[in-house]
Amino acid sequence: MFDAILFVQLGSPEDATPKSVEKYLVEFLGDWHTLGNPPFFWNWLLKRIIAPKRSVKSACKYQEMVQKAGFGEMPLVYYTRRFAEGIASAVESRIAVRYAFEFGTKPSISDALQEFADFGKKKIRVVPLFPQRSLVTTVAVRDIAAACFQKFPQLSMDFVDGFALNPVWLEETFQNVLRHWNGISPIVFSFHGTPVAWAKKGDPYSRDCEAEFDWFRKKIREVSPNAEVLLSYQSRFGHGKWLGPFTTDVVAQIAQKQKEVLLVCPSFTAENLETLHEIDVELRNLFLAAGGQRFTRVPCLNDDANWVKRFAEEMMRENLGSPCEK
Ligand SMILES: C=CC1=C(C)c2cc3[nH]c(cc4nc(cc5[nH]c(cc1n2)c(C)c5CCC(=O)O)C(CCC(=O)O)=C4C)c(C)c3C=C
Ligand SMILES: [Fe+2]
Repeated sequence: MFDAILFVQLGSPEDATPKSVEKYLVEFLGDWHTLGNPPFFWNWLLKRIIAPKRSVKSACKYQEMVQKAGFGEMPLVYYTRRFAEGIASAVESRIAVRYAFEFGTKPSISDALQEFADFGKKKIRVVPLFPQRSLVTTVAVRDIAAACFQKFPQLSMDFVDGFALNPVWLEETFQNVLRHWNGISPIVFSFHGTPVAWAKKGDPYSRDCEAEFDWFRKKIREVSPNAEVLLSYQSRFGHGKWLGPFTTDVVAQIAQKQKEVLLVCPSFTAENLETLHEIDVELRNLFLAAGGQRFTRVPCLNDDANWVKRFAEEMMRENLGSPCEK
């Protein structure tokens, strides 16, 4: 039986300055899981050109987001901490609960493992806070964590490989959609994109997204048989071919014939730059400029009390089965 749980989230820059954003981008985009198979001169390009240039633009977005969110810290960090604290108070007291980030912000995975080792813990359940499996989500966490575990031979890892089709995740997300729906149609389920080449090589990400989407569409049609329910992919990076249709194209087309749209972003358990800026600011502006009138986004589950309570119960199950397979 495991005696500790470690939740792992992607991470944010330490603060919203261009210097911190640049450091974060170099770490994140320099990790081979993020781009899969980058050109051999990628590291040079990243450090000299891409990160310095992108960090200036991204830092402005981070600043805007932090100011609007009003927590005085990165939303992803704020909500990940509150989520883990909620889980800690819901599970048996013998289970130590910590959170960690892959890139940028502390605590790192090694920081958390050091604490577990100091407490005399032995078996650590590692839970990436990414519902859908992929190279950049669950595989990255497993590989980075495995490297950290090597420094602590007394600790072993019990890995939770995604939870896209876990009933608690699906039902709580659906309840959250119902709370914000108000009969709005179309509903767009906008998943984070990945390169098409990954899917061709067997990466399960698009399969997980599609299976999850099918579940949501069925549930929505049970409530409203004529509701238009669409799948799209957001946050494309660079010039290669990425999963589509793109959220920007889908939403621009909707604006030409309909007045309203409801967005759901099921790749994210917590608010972050991709939801609070790319969707809430940039996509909303695109929709309104293209003729749309009412743009609504369902918030991430974040530290929602029911979600935390039910996910805590779920995480305590010794054998979780295959949370991404039907
Ligand atoms: C380079 C390619 C990228 C892939 C592939 C990718 C996949 C991916 N990302 C998330 C979740 C998040 N990504 C976030 C930020 C972010 N992502 C990329 C690039 C790729 N993501 C970049 C360059 C950035 C940095 C911000 C920017 O400059 O645009 C975040 C936000 C972090 C925050 O601080 O708020 C999250 C969360 C998923 C789930 C995913 C694949 C499925
Ligand atoms: Fe991303």
